[in-house]
Amino acid sequence: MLRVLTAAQMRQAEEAAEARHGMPSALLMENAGRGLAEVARGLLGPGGRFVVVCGPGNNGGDGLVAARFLREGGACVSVVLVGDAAKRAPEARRNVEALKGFGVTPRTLESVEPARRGDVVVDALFGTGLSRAPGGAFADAVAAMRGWRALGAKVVAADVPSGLQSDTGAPFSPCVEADATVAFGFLKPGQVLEPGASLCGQVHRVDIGMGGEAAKEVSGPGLFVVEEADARRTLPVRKADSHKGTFGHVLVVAGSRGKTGAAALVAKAALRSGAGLVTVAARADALDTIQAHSVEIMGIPLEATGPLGLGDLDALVAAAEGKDALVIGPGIPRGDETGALLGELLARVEVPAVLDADALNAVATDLSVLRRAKAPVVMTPHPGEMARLTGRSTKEVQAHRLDVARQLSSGLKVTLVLKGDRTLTSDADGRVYLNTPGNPGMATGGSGDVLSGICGAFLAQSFPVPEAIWTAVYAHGLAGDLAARKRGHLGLVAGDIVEQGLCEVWLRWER
Ligand SMILES: NC(=O)C1=CN([C@@H]2O[C@H](COP(=O)(O)OP(=O)(O)OC[C@H]3O[C@@H](n4cnc5c(N)ncnc54)[C@H](O)[C@@H]3O)[C@@H](O)[C@H]2O)[C@@H](O)CC1
Ligand SMILES: [K+]
Repeated sequence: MLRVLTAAQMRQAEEAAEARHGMPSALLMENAGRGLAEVARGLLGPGGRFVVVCGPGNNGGDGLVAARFLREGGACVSVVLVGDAAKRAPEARRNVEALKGFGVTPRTLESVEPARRGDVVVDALFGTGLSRAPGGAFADAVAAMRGWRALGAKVVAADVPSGLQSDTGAPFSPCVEADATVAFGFLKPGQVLEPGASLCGQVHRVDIGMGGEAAKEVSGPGLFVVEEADARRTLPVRKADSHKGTFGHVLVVAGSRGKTGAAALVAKAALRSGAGLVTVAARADALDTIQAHSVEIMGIPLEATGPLGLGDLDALVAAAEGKDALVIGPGIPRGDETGALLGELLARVEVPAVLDADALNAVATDLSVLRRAKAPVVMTPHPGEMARLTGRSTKEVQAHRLDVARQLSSGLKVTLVLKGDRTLTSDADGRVYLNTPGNPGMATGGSGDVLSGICGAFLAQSFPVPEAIWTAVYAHGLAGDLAARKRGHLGLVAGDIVEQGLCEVWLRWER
């Protein structure tokens, strides 16, 4: 699990590094600059040179240290200093002097020859301390770096591309676009949240001597990037004396006439994710078709007709008896009473539940019904459903994914999965787990149903929340990536994620 720290948390970690390990900031800067120089060296083309653009703060200081190491290695290095010398941070000022000792005299932007193909530009203008859009000479420097990249030079950013807000991933205008970004000590939200992640290019994290313990000293809600090893660890080894009862029984409330495939995908994904038994409860006129998709699916007919409403409550409570997890929503017939029905159901049965698709739309009008839930609730909205849940526009949701996910999950005390590129899983305490696998081929009908089926299977197998859910999200993304290798992004359909992708994931992870 990779820890992601905000600018304020980085400052706390820096203080902890000094207090606990006796690591002064000058030494951290030295390590940062050295790591930066190493990545920059890897990008240099034949006959190329380095142009290091340094701003007034400590980010500029890192650039100056990098320039010194590059010069010491014998490279041709030009250093550009931007901003008023009187406002330069003390450590940066000290490094200007140190650099002169290595025979490099800083220049102005105007006097430096443009970088081009083969050259490497080190962007050390602003890092986590950027507080507003770069203007004046700073905007000119950003524009120059963008221009040099257009001429073929590679750009490596110190900590964050200058102009990018490191806490959110939103860029100011203008903003540097980098081929690579060197993250000092810990990742920053702006390096992992879009559009910042794309502006960073390839992110290299380098240790700068803060110590892994430093992150434990920081306050505020955590953000983590899930790695494959983390997800794999959630799956326990299956004991030889297991039987189908060991792995739980999932009740899927999904599907209706014309939407039988949604229910079948949920059920099949749950079956292919280790659930011992899977039963679908659906209107009688849809159930046969749902079960016809797979012989392993059991069925309970909901005898009434029309949208799901309070009249279905007793039947659903009875259906939930003896079950270990519920998955509710994909393709259900939704009406005015569906939200109230779900509220009553969750208040009556002590079974963890995944709410997806139309179950989310049903509760969106009155989210308070979720507060009565007796067992953990998981919600898996896509950005459009999240917009309905929060009363914001989809565009707003996408611009503030981290904040909206965190606010809703901690407000309702649920685990919330905000789907999309880099799906976020936010737990009831506002800790957020970011997922990296997945591909645009997965933007296909039924892909979300597959995810809710995996979540249901993991809950039924008693994997703890939120691990069960961020692991399900990881497995779903990886299954999509593996299936896309066989089908291509255009050819991929939701059934491939289940039938091809998931099985390959489990084979990779089985111990
Ligand atoms: N926190 C840490 O533990 C470490 C931080 N280091 C570096 O320090 C950076 C943070 O340093 P700073 O806090 O000095 O911040 P920056 O170097 O990012 O920039 C802050 C300076 O720029 C000014 N400024 C901000 N926005 C501006 C704008 N739009 N136009 C003009 N001036 C503007 C500020 O007034 C301040 O003087 C990190 O990104 C990293 O590169 C590293 O040296 C290693 C250790
Ligand atoms: K930078």
